[in-house]
Amino acid sequence: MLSSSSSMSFQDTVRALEWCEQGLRVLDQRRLPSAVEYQTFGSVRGVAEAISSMRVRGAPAIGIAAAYGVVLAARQRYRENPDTWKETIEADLAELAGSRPTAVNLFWALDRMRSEIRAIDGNPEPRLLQTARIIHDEDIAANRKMGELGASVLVGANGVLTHCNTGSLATGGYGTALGVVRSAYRQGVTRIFATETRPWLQGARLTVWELEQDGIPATLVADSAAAYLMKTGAIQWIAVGADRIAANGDTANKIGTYALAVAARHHGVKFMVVAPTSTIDWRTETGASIKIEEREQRELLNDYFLRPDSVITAWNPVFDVTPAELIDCIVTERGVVWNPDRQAMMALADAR
Ligand SMILES: CSC[C@@H](O)[C@@H](O)C(=O)COP(=O)(O)O
Repeated sequence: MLSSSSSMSFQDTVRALEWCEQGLRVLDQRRLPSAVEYQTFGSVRGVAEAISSMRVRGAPAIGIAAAYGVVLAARQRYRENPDTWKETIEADLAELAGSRPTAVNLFWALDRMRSEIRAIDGNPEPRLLQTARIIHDEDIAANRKMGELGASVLVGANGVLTHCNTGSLATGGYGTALGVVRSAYRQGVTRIFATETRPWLQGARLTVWELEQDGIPATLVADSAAAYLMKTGAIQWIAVGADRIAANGDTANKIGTYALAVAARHHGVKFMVVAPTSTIDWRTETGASIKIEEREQRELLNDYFLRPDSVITAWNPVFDVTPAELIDCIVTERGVVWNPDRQAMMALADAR
């Protein structure tokens, strides 16, 4: 366990990413909850690998890690040749961009770092590090704001279900949907349910671990128990995060989100998406054009079926798209969009 865990409070949730002189310290999420182990990555290749192997995961955290990865790339490229670093670093940006396809925060962060690169004269490290730190800090501030806004929407509810892990581990700190759950708990939403989130078990390993660190009681359910949970009347809201929100409000998030939204509509349970505006992809008109990542069959298949002569395969899409019409509201740091569609979403673009 984290040595600081007993003193952690709402104000001081676990940090999945920390910058240090040697590079980026990453809490290895593959090992949680049985081991709390940080690794330091001193190269852009290491950071890209940390993202693709899911040591670091969650859309905002992926974007933040990539921004720090750009700092490491610039350190190396500038050292190699101060005259050509702006050209050679493009290969590193491409490597980071190739680490995971669905979370748009990755591409958003790389674009932001690239525009900074264009304006730099001399040693790039101080200025790029400052920008990466700003991206990190802005994400935490956005989470706090969304926590407040989302919790005010949940006033009067007593039960909420969340999916995947959208907490401090998945962000700069505090969390998106889990940030709302954290804030809502303080104002009386005391029945908190988390799905296991198969096959990677972000809920069963990470979300309930984070809640335990905060001393927030929660109940874990199998993904397949969610519709029945809704039927019992135990929850009034579902709160989830997002990996990419299209301009019309269609939302890509962890596989299973779509099924939850369909079941929620059937049972009269309200459905909330919580995400910073860095997760909105204004260039993507609808969810139909969002690239959905598929991961290894081995995440699903029992070892027995991994034999070369087996006729059994597995299909493992790790995200799905929930159509905007199944979403009651999208909570961002710029405000809450009710009944999202293209026009309603534009209010966020205008609020820039
Ligand atoms: C604040 S995190 C929002 C999403 O990134 C989260 O719900 C999710 O789907 C994470 O997927 P993962 O595959 O674990 O990176």
